[in-house]
Amino acid sequence: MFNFLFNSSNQRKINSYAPIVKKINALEIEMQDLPDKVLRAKSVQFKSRLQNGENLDDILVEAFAVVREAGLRVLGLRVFDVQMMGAIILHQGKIAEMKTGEGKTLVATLAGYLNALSGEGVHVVTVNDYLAKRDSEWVGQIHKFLGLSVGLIQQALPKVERKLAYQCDVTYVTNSELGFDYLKDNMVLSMSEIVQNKFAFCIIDEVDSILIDEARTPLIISGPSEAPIEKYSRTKLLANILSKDVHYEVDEKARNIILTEQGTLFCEEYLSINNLYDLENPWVQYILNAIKARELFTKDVHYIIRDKEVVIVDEFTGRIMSGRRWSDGLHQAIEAKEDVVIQQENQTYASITYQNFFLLYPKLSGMTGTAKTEESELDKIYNLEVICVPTHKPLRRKEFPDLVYSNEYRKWEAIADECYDMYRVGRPTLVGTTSVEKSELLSKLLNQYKIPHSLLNAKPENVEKESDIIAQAGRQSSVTIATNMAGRGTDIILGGNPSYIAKSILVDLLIGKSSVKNNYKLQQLSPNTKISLNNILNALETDLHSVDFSMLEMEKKISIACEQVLTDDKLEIQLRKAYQMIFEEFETIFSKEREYVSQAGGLHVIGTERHESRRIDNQLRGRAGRQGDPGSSRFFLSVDDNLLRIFGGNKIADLMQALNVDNDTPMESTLLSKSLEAAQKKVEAYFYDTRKQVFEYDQVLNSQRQAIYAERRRILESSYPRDCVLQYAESTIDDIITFWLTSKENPEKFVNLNIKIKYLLNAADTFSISKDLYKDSEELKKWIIEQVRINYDLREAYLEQIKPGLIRQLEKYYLLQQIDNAWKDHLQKMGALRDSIGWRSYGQQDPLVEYKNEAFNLFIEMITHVKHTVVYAILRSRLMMKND
Ligand SMILES: Nc1ncnc2c1ncn2[C@@H]1O[C@H](COP(=O)(O)OP(=O)(O)OP(=O)(O)O)[C@@H](O)[C@H]1O
Repeated sequence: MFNFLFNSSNQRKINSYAPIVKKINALEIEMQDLPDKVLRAKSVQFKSRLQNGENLDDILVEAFAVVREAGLRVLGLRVFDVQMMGAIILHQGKIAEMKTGEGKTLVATLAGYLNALSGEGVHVVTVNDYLAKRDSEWVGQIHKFLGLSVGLIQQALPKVERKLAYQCDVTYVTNSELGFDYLKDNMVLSMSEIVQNKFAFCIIDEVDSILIDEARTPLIISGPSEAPIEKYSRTKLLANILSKDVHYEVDEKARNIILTEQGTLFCEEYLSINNLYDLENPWVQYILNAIKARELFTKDVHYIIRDKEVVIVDEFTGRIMSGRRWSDGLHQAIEAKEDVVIQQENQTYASITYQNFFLLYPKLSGMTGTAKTEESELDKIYNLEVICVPTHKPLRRKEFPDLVYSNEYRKWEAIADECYDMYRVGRPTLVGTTSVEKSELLSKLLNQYKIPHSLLNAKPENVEKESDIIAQAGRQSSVTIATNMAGRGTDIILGGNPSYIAKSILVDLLIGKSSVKNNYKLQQLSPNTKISLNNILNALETDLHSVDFSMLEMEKKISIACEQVLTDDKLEIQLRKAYQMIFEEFETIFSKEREYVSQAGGLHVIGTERHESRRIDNQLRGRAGRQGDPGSSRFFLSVDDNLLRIFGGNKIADLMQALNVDNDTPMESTLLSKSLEAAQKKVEAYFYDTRKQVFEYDQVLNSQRQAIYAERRRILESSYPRDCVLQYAESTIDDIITFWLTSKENPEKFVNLNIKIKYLLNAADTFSISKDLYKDSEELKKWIIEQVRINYDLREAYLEQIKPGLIRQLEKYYLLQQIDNAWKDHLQKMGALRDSIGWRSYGQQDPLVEYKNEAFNLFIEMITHVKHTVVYAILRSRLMMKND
């Protein structure tokens, strides 16, 4: 019933887009007749229409028709109607769920183009550098053709180029670069160092990976702190002698450790301390982390050791998270466990969760093949609606029911058997595993079966090579084992991907070190083609060496050569000839294979474990049956799988017993699949709660961060920071007088006020506040402020003599430095507060409310502290005094 309602409501929305698409289609012939120049000039016309009061919706139909025509001219791709719908959804600030291979990259160009016309800049966000580069070079050509500028941010891009890339109309960038640049921009000491412009519109590719999977770990910029490293080594030894279920319990569901009463006493005795929970000398966190590292974090599943360092592996996506560290000492605990150098604990200088970061965009949108299962989270946290777009061609994938084995051994054997069967009939197979360790296990097994196969490990430096493998994973009898399929970027075309291989050969020959003779990919081509190719390259030799192309420039030239955009560049024309020659020969080979493979049933996807989230399973499944291709998928499970063991309870084991399943026969039943799905839903709900909690706690910090960043920006932008210092001074004097007033009964305070103000003004010993002034606190305040101004004027005049403008620089520097230092300390306190909130018991009270209250107090304290320190630092600065 609900399903029906849900489907019909989605359908209604999709139907509502049909008339718009119809209008776009109606313009097609008109667009086709326009010369390139006129088509390009449309961008300028749209911009002026927008300036004259029309809005983006008014020009959507025409703009999309223009992009469709440009796409056809530049890339040879005609945007499908369903892609138009996807683009409308993006423009409306929603999420378009479009199945794998439906061409989401192209969809983004339409919404990107339209929104960029407003002149505010559009960010297209991808999960890795490789995809950002690929997309900017590939579909970015459409924008360029239409006269828009395209920027690309890559990890090592220097600041100057980075800034230029952000200033472009459309900027391709990864989520982490984008987030870190935001944090760094809020740590700079001058406006010229800021690289990002104001946020306007953002399109997130693989939006679920970024807004859900990655949202569990906040972005953190940190620097060294002085936390004691030896505590990690000591607690590691301690953890080794503690016994599970005696000294501590492991909550696998919550991935948490609970110390028992006996455990607490044991630890206190072992460490010779009185209170494990003492905030002044905290131990408990070190102990819990040491046990966690031992019990809940497994090498090659949750992390790998690379160059003697612990590197996180995202357990959802299998992606290696270089440079990211677990926070709160967990990373150090794992380093201690693995006997690698324990890196000094870092102090957080700046941090933000992805949730709060992306909410900074006034308009946010995203696309993915898998979002519907998480739609309520996307709606509640990000206010993003998910709309499923129908596929261009009907889906022909067969989804076979899961097979459940009584143990792991039988399961892997059955997987290898299935690979063998597919290999024999010539069907390509893709096997998804959940960890590097398991993919290696299967690889060994396939070696025993003598099945040739490719193994993809998730290392980021291999992304490009992996795309090579994935691009050919649809070839006859190919078997590919991959830890994760999200963010691989290249779709699996049955029989092989000729355009990908042709382009990659050009890259190898022109940028890589290979030659026509030794390039292994070229071995499949005829001698004649190789000779012709060699001739083309030889003829280009002088051109190639006469100009010193950077690698990026060369890559751009290759990208243009591999598409259809008109060019009069001699080098690009020749490269295009080479490309077409390679492409055509591969196309001939691949098209035969394609026919064979399609007849045999297409790509077969094997899942080796149900993931904790249905979404990740769907990502894998979705690789088969792209764009109406035949294909199938099957999951092989065992009762020992984590999901079944932890969340399936005894239900599944009982079911298997009841059905009298012996060791060798797998069980295949809908009842079982339902139990599994229920188990997955439980896990999804659990992780959602965790993310929600991270978000709720970060929201408290978020409003404080916003306030601090806004204040920082105000100072940075100010050409006259003196006003700000004087505001702080007034507020400080207010505080001093209020304090003095409340303690006025005490005669001693009379003297104190004089001393305090004398100290503040760095005045001579003879300084004295006249007695009359004490009678009226308002007058008193006015008088002191006046003294501050006079004092300040004198300093300013003195400094102006030494170096004009120096005072303004000093003011800015003092202000920013004090804010930054205070914010760093504040972050540390907030972290400790969060931890301690978790340990304390609040009876009926909501810990979050308690956290909010205490966080507020801490913030006020911090602000007051900043004002005071700035005022004292400036008024008492040696640099600013004549007498020193
Ligand atoms: N309108 C179109 N006409 C023909 N081919 C298209 C069209 N749009 C996209 N394609 C092709 O479809 C393939 C897949 O495109 P793309 O990688 O953008 O898909 P995707 O939806 O992002 O898939 P994934 O979920 O794997 O990321 C590409 O090879 C692209 O050339």
